[in-house]
Amino acid sequence: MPPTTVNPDDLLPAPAPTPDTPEAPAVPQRCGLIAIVGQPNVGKSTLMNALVGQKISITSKKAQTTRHRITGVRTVDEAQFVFVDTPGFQMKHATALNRTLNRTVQSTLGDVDIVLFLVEAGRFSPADAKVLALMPAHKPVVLIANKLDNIHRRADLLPWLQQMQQRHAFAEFVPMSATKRADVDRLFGILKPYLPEQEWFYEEDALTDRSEKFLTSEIIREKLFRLTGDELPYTSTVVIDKWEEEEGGLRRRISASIVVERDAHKGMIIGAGGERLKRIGSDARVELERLMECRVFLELWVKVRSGWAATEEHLRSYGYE
Ligand SMILES: Nc1nc2c(ncn2[C@@H]2O[C@H](COP(=O)(O)OP(=O)(O)OP(=O)(O)O)[C@@H](O)[C@H]2O)c(=O)[nH]1
Repeated sequence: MPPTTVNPDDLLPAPAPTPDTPEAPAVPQRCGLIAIVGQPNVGKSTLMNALVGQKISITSKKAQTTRHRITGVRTVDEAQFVFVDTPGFQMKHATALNRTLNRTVQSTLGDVDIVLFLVEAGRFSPADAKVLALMPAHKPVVLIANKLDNIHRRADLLPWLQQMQQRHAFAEFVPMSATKRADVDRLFGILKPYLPEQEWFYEEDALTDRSEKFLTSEIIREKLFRLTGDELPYTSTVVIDKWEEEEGGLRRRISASIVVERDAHKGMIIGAGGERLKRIGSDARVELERLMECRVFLELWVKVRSGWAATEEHLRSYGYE
């Protein structure tokens, strides 16, 4: 056995840490804006809910001012993912609404750090191509091939992925199911390197800073489209006319108008004997009460504003800028 040597330094007590003692380098914070885009029904809302968690808690905006509507914030380890809203876009008719929305989409996408472009795995329709055409050239665009669970043989997806590679210089290809927790968790890891190193915009537990009023109109809109199916054109919108808090915030009295373009659409929403409108109102109320944790009195009106989608002036008055 070799003789044991004693290093005199080992006998000395460890030096007390001083402010100059180098420590393990702290992992820098990352934070960035992410947009989720795709044609209707590809799973954007499902993915969004899975990414930020089911319950949307309404917290007020903290430090950062941004011209985007923030739909949710999620912090995972050192990285904060800030999701922004991109208004839907109507491809069928070339009205002012479409042009305005497309411009809004493009200006939103020009500002974000990552764009998630959702399609259904194995599919690429002309409508998907129109959405893809709006993608900014110099931003990482991540292809999310959603609803992977509908593909029974993974090998079938390979030629499709190769085709998608030709269509755009995607930063990443992520076949996944927004409905699978493990896939969603994996997505955070894939996106993290694309977030710039900078301080977080929000407190760690902030989920969203969308205003309650905006959420209310979105919830009514969601019920409206759910209960009218495909019958109603996308150009219908919801405007909050009255918003009052009563009993020290324990009760909200809300009055909202659903604005449509034609009398026929109005009839469609109201339904026989007013049944459909009643259902839209009661479904929305139940969800609002759960979300805001208070009682809600909701009054809904249907108004016809013929041709409102045709002028950009009107759009501005409805908040599409
Ligand atoms: N099988 C399967 N279905 C999914 C998945 N993700 C979403 N869906 C379903 O697809 C349908 C559309 O999902 P949404 O999240 O509403 O789609 P969207 O893109 O937000 O739709 P719009 O609001 O119309 O733009 C719903 O029935 C979802 O349950 C998935 O990973 N697998």
